[in-house]
Amino acid sequence: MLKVQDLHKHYGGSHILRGLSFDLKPGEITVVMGRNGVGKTTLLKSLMGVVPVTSGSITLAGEAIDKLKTHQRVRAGLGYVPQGREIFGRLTVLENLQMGLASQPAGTPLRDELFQLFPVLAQMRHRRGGDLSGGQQQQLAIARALAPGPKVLLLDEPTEGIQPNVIQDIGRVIKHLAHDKGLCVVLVEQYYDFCEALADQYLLMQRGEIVMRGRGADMKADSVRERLAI
Ligand SMILES: Nc1ncnc2c1ncn2[C@@H]1O[C@H](COP(=O)(O)OP(=O)(O)OP(=O)(O)O)[C@@H](O)[C@H]1O
Repeated sequence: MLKVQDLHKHYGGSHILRGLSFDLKPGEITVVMGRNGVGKTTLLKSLMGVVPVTSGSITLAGEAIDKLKTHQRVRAGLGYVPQGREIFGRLTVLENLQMGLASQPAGTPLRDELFQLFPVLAQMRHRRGGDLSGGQQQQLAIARALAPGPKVLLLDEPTEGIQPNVIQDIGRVIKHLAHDKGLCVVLVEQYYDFCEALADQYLLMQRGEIVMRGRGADMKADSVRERLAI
């Protein structure tokens, strides 16, 4: 579904992504782990076209997308939940969700499914984004990314700064989206237990490279937690 080959990214003279390659399947959750600064956020921004890459190819369902602009990648089927959520604090919940449809033809309606996934957003639909709790804002950011009906969902640290009960709700939704709805989910995370609970597949990064990969069920046997601490 999402295939990346030999992806390189520099920021000025710093070589941040060093030849990443992977091929992700629909219906699977792939967690991308690694310590601060290894390039996880840069990887997601590169996939979305938020930053230009140096070289490498990115294909989505067989179509090259690396020359497309970000909004065109959204139209092609990528959904992105950025680190820190980046919701619009002065807009209402409903207006934030409608922003998620900006790449779609005018008049495209919001699907009820978004409110079924996150009932709290239905209750709060007329509240300003800035008045929501961190967990509610995270749910809003995920729902906004889902609004155009993506095939691939990229999530950057969705548990950051969120209380445990909301983390569980978000975990359930992510599993449902992948395992019942067939989305290809890429989850960048620092919270190991959340990764282990959700991963069908894992990628472990160090200094811009994937140094280990395997099935989620093998994360314990592969000592991934210990490797993250090194
Ligand atoms: N716009 C930028 N200009 C220059 N260097 C950058 C820029 N953005 C990130 N970097 C550097 O690239 C490296 C990778 O950063 P990145 O944010 O991708 O890491 P990360 O693994 O997501 O870390 P974190 O878990 O802290 O978010 C870091 O050394 C960072 O300082």
